[in-house]
Amino acid sequence: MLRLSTTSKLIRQFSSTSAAQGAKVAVLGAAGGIGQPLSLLLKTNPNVSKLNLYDIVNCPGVAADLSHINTASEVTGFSPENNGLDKALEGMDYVVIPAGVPRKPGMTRDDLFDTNAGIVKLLAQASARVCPTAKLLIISNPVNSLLPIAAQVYQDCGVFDPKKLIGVTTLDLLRASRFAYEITGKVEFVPVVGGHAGTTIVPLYSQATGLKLSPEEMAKLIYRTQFGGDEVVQAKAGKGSATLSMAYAGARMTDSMIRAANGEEVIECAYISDNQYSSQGVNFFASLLKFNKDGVQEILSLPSNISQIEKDAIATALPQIASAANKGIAFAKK
Ligand SMILES: NC(=O)C1=CN([C@@H]2O[C@H](COP(=O)(O)OP(=O)(O)OC[C@H]3O[C@@H](n4cnc5c(N)ncnc54)[C@H](O)[C@@H]3O)[C@@H](O)[C@H]2O)C=CC1
Ligand SMILES: O=C([O-])CC(=O)C(=O)O
Repeated sequence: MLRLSTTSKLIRQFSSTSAAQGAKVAVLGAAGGIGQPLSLLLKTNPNVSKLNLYDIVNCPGVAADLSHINTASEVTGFSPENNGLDKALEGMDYVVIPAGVPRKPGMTRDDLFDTNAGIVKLLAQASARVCPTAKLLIISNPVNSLLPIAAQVYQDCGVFDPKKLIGVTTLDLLRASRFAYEITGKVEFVPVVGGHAGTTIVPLYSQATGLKLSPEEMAKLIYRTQFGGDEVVQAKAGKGSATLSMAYAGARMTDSMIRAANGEEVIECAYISDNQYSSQGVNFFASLLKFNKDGVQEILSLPSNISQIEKDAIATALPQIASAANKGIAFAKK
């Protein structure tokens, strides 16, 4: 039998999640390896009031399962039948997209383009039509190309607001912060800029205090961060890529944007439409960003003390980002 103190604690916990004024979040691809744990984490977020889950398979089951968790948010599952996608998007404040196929060993993220570009284009078209002012968070790969696809779709629909569309690169930041912690024992925020694929990922370890490494050790650490995704793909040996750490990263980024909308000062890194390098033909870039109720409030300048190795890594990343983004835009215009 539950003791009274435990019972009242549980009641307090439930009633403190007064989700009535909270954020309404749709997850598209919610039955997948990322979608399920991401939806679970969002279900436990007291700032979320409504969770609409959409997938082409198995979604009603995932939603029914999560709906028994006694937090205040309402969970509903949607399938493609009966216009389910539009219904899932109606009235949403945030649309998080982990829909699409993951990598197998030997593949690059760009190898996913042919399948995932069409999926994300379709989902972005629906979001632009049904909830054009919602913030859109793209997790599906290749992020470097798929966020530009969404941006082009929104432009074509006349509803593009660069403050509201982001490619989720939070997992790079988590990896960089964790790898630094493994060396220094200090929990720190290590920013990661550039893009989200191999050498477009530029961790700024110069910003971690107490990390004293030789140039060779630093090069190894940067390489590990850039290819951290491959580490997981190889360990999963054909059964997909990062799902649990990505769910955590996606839930953190969504929560950060919700908290910023609720008035907190929040800084995160994300891949957005950004013209700071447009003279070099680059119109998308992941930077340190300040968020507010409208989404991205400000793109923060690179820290003045970044190292030469980091400057060189950014220079290497820029043409690769331009090429990936242009590929996405060309696809979206077709
Ligand atoms: N941004 C990042 O840092 C990361 C991105 N990813 C990417 O996330 C994506 C998803 O990965 P997983 O969840 O592991 O894959 P998964 O295959 O386990 O799940 C994908 C889900 O998307 C659904 N789906 C497919 N087409 C759909 C459509 N038209 N509408 C709605 N749902 C649809 C599938 O039914 C499936 O449930 C991959 O592209 C992967 O590369 C993965 C890890 C990190
Ligand atoms: O590596 C992959 O394909 C999945 C991913 O984006 C990551 O884990 O960073």
